[in-house]
Parts: sequence; C-alpha cells; structure tokens
Amino acid sequence: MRHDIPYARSGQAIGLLGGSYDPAHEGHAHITREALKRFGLDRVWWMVTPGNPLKPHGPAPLAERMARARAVIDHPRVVVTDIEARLGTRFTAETLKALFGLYPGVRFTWLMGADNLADFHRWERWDEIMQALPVGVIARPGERVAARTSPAARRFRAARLSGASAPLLAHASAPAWCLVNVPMVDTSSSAIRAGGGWRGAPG
Ligand SMILES: Nc1ncnc2c1ncn2[C@@H]1O[C@H](COP(=O)(O)OP(=O)(O)OP(=O)(O)O)[C@@H](O)[C@H]1O
Ligand SMILES: O=C(O)c1ccc[n+]([C@@H]2O[C@H](COP(=O)([O-])O)[C@@H](O)[C@H]2O)c1
Repeated sequence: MRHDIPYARSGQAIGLLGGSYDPAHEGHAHITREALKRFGLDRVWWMVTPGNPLKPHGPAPLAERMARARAVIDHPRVVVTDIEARLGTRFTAETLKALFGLYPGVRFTWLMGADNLADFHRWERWDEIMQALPVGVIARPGERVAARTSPAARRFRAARLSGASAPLLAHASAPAWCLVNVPMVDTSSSAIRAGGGWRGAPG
C-alpha cells in the first residue's frame, strides 16, 4: 500500500465523510462520533476535497484546511486525508471508483449531513453512488424535512433502513441508506467564515 494514502484492511468498515472543511468545526466532529456509534463503522475518514464541484468559489488552500481539520479532530478511529487530491478526483463517483480499486474488500459507507441528501440529486451520477455503497445521513438543524422529501430519498424509498437498523448499515448491500436523528449541533463553515474567524478564499 502506498504510504501517502490511509491504511485499511479487508473487511474493515470505513465511513467516508467527504467535505470542504472550509473550515472544519465541532459539527463535523460531532456527526463523526455519532456515525461511528450508530452505523457500525470501524473508522471514519475525513476526506478533505480539493474543491466541491458544485461550489462556484474555490475553498481556502487544501493544506490550511487539512491542518485545521487535524486540529479539530483528535480521535483514534478518525483519519484526515487529502486522498482525492492525490488521486486527482473531485467528483464523488470517480473517487469511489478509485477507492474500490485501491481497497478491495473494504466496506465503504458514504456519510453526509441531511443538507447534502436534500441536494444529492444534483451530484454527478448520484444514483450510481446510491447503488454503489451504503449511505449514512446524519440529521442537521433545519434540514431533516428537506432530506426526507428530497428526490434522492423518494427515488430510493425502498432502500431506506429505519433508525433502529442503523447498526446494520455498513454491512448492508447497496442501495441502502439510513437517516439518523441524533442530538444536533448548529455549527457550519459558512457561519464561521461569515464571522470572519477564518481566512477562507476570496468571494
Ligand atoms: N453541524 C452539522 N450537522 C450535520 N452535518 C454537518 C454539520 N456540519 C457539517 N455537516 C456535514 O459534513 C459534511 C461536510 O460539510 P462541509 O465541510 O461542507 O461543512 P458545512 O458546515 O456544511 O459548510 P458550509 O456552511 O460552507 O456549507 C457535509 O455532509 C455536511 O452535511
Ligand atoms: O460528485 C459530485 O457531483 C459532488 C457534488 C457536490 C459535493 N460533492 C462532495 O460532497 C462532499 C461534501 O461537500 P461540501 O462542500 O458540502 O462539504 C464533498 O466530498 C464533495 O466533493 C460531490
């Protein structure tokens, strides 16, 4: 295995929390701890994107976002990685294809906050993503209804696991997704940027 990408052994259940992390904050740490507890995951990787393909303005430099992410989360089962920049991928569907090739036998689960499920149908090949791996969705303030009624939720209604079945998610066959209602933390990168506490990118 190349030493510049995280280690995972066959059979391990890894949650992928892709994000801009511009900057990382307590909300990311909170949903990560919840995801580890609820979805039967061995590890979570914070996959710090080179840039969200749907966001018109570039984020702060990757090295700064990585450093901040590492300062925010210090957990033995969480890895912060810039693997997408190393792979040269940006669209999640492409990243997953590369990861499946690099890590045969590893059980990946895609993780996201409820706001991302509400918009998921705008992602490139989103329906293929749903069919490629289990998806764990974590409640976010003000977003639960939009997530539950989103085009992705409706299209994959039959593949939804109840909250009580969340521990089975990581080993379920895709398509399978689960929205868990956890205590919520109302923090966002955009609020932090608006408060001026983070250098961020212009625009
Ligand atoms: N407080 C939170 N509660 C639930 N999910 C969250 C929270 N903060 C971030 N997430 C989720 O973490 C992932 C990465 O989020 P991201 O790095 O874009 O942070 P953000 O706070 O949503 O940023 P922005 O405010 O710029 O949109 C996304 O799936 C997002 O839904
Ligand atoms: O593949 C896509 O079309 C796509 C569109 C929007 C967002 N994503 C991914 O979703 C993750 C969350 O992005 P963000 O900016 O909301 O933190 C991050 O890994 C992005 O690369 C992916």
